[in-house]
Amino acid sequence: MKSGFVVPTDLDPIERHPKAVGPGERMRMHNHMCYGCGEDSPNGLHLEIYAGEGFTIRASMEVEPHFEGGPGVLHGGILTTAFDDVMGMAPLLVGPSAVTVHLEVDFLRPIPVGSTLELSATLLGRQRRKLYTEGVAHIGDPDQPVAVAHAIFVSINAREHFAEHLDKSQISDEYKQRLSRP
Ligand SMILES: CCCCC/C=C\C/C=C\C/C=C\C/C=C\CCCC(=O)SCCNC(=O)CCNC(=O)[C@H](O)C(C)(C)COP(=O)(O)OP(=O)(O)OC[C@H]1O[C@@H](n2cnc3c(N)ncnc32)[C@H](O)[C@@H]1OP(=O)(O)O
Repeated sequence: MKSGFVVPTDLDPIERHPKAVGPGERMRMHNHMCYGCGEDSPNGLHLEIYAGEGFTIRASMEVEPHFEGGPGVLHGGILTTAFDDVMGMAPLLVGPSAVTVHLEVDFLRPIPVGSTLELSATLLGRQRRKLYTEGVAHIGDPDQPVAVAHAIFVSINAREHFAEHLDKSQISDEYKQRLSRP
């Protein structure tokens, strides 16, 4: 079984892609219907995600009442979704799209409804197609994280990877048009 998060010691060198979004700029939406960051997703988290310095990403999320899991606190699955999306942007700083193959979260403190969650992600390294990332969340004091996540993404050729599923997209016509362009 493939699982666990261990950053290999024999990493490939990484450098910021010349076409990557600059530090402080908003990351381009990979899909405007994405549940995490799509601005047109009807029920999504609508995360606004920004590139940071080096190999970092950041985003803020208001913990809305309908994100409740335990009484008065954020649902762990919602937090995991937010981590997935924010951390999933880190590979785009160095190259093509990548999809999650492994994601683990340490929940350190309850996160009250009404708080503002600050999320950050760092690309730790790459080995072949695998990109190793770390995510951290806090609610005001960066020295007191409320959750930490680790994930592995694998780079893909997006056109090929999603080809057989595009018909099921809420915006399949838009994708078909995009794909018909050379
Ligand atoms: C048409 C236009 C489309 C436009 C859309 C544009 C972009 C969208 C794309 C990405 C989005 C970008 C940013 C988004 C930000 C956040 C979004 C959230 C991201 C997600 O929410 S995404 C959904 C969940 N995600 C999946 O739906 C993946 C399902 N999966 C697969 O589709 C296959 O799994 C695949 C293709 C990934 C790999 O398959 P494969 O056959 O190509 O390659 P292979 O299996 O050889 O793996 C290669 C190396 O990864 C290692 N490896 C594999 N699995 C591992 C594991 N679990 N743990 C540790 N290592 C693992 C192997 O051990 C090997 O390592 P090594 O190099 O050492 O041999």
